[in-house]
Amino acid sequence: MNFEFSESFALQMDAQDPLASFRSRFHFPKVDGKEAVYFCGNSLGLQPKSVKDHLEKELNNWADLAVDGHFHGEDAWYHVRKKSKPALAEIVGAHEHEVVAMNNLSVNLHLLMVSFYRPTKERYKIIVEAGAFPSDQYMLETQIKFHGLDPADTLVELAPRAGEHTLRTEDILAEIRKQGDKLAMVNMAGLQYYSGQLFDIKAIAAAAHSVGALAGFDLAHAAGNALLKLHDWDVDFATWCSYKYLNSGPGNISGIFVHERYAERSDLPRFAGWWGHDEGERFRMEKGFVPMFGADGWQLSNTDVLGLAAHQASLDIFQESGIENLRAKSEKLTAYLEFIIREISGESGVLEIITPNNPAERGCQLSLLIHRGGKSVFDEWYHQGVVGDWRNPNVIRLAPTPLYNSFLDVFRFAKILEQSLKKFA
Ligand SMILES: Cc1ncc(COP(=O)(O)O)c(C=O)c1O
Ligand SMILES: Nc1ccccc1C(=O)C[C@H](N)C(=O)O
Repeated sequence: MNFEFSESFALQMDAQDPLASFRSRFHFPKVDGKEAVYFCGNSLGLQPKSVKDHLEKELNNWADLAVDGHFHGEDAWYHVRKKSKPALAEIVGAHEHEVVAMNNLSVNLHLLMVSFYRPTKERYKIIVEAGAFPSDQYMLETQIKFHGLDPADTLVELAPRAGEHTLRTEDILAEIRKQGDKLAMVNMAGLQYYSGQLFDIKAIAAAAHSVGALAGFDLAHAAGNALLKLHDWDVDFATWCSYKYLNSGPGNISGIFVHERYAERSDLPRFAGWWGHDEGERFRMEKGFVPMFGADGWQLSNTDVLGLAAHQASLDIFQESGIENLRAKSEKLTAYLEFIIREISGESGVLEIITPNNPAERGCQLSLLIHRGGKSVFDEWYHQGVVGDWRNPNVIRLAPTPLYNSFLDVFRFAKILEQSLKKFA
């Protein structure tokens, strides 16, 4: 694609964008009184204006029906989990019975590890990318200790080759083959939060299976961002959060995927609760846990109805816009941001894009390694209205999000970048 660094070009791209009207469905924050260039959907997605109505409806149900709301009418809270399934299944590429919204991400990682990490004396190693998000590192460390094992001996952390910033698929697959019979599971990000690298989930799952290991993924940065085909790729399990690209609000509900081959595996160990127990039998008040079919059998607690209501507002928008259309726009929008950065920062040496330039190996996020100026570069941009984020030790992440960002946003950022480079170059 031939891009141009001009306002008229950006406006023309927006005019041709079939998804452009979705922008008006979101609330945009202000920074120092200026409308922000919001490139932080990878941390917290913007609020859909429709969230208020969805919440109000449930607040009214609560006010008018109180406890009867659990079983009243079509929207009975007892069955509320079913509503989000069609959209979630589309977003992660799964059957509806393979997904369910529940808990939060780190909690779900632990629960899924209980079922799927079953180390033996011979087969106990876990492959993870080096520098995984801290919560994932703590999860792995404590799961390993829970089994009486030593993290130093159990975790195999894959780092990029010297002088490189991202992992090569061939190196990941080679390590899987090398660990072979010792490997219990690959448990890594689908899309790495720091580098923005999208891993080849299909190839990694296939390689893990070929040595008799399982493959689980943290899709916090992939869900609603990359095109996923979890069922077809034969992934064993996955979990994600909904407050980033899925725009469901701070700290809101997570989701899980469990491949259908485990749908009836009542023999798998799990930490159970009544919401995972057979729905028709739940109120018998009897002993003996019988898991529901599929991912539902991993639920513990009754569903957070208000959280799901906010989640649903955004899931409805995803169904309307279509994840494939979003991805098509996303590739162009991120490529435009990349073009702009290269065009303007050029040889200045202030920053370096470390996210792969191949669209198949990234989502919408670009991670910029800051070589000069450190965090003051980020602060400067912020005061000019750019909301990205700074991640220690020295990366600025920018995520133009196809649902609500425009090519004009990228152009506005370009002008700010141009000015700031005069200071830092
Ligand atoms: C990759 C990754 N893992 C885990 C988390 C933590 O999620 P939660 O606080 O929902 O458990 C986040 C973000 O917050 C994340 O980006
Ligand atoms: N939930 C949060 C609460 C406070 C501050 C950040 C977060 C994030 O989600 C960070 C995100 N996981 C990240 O990739 O940096």
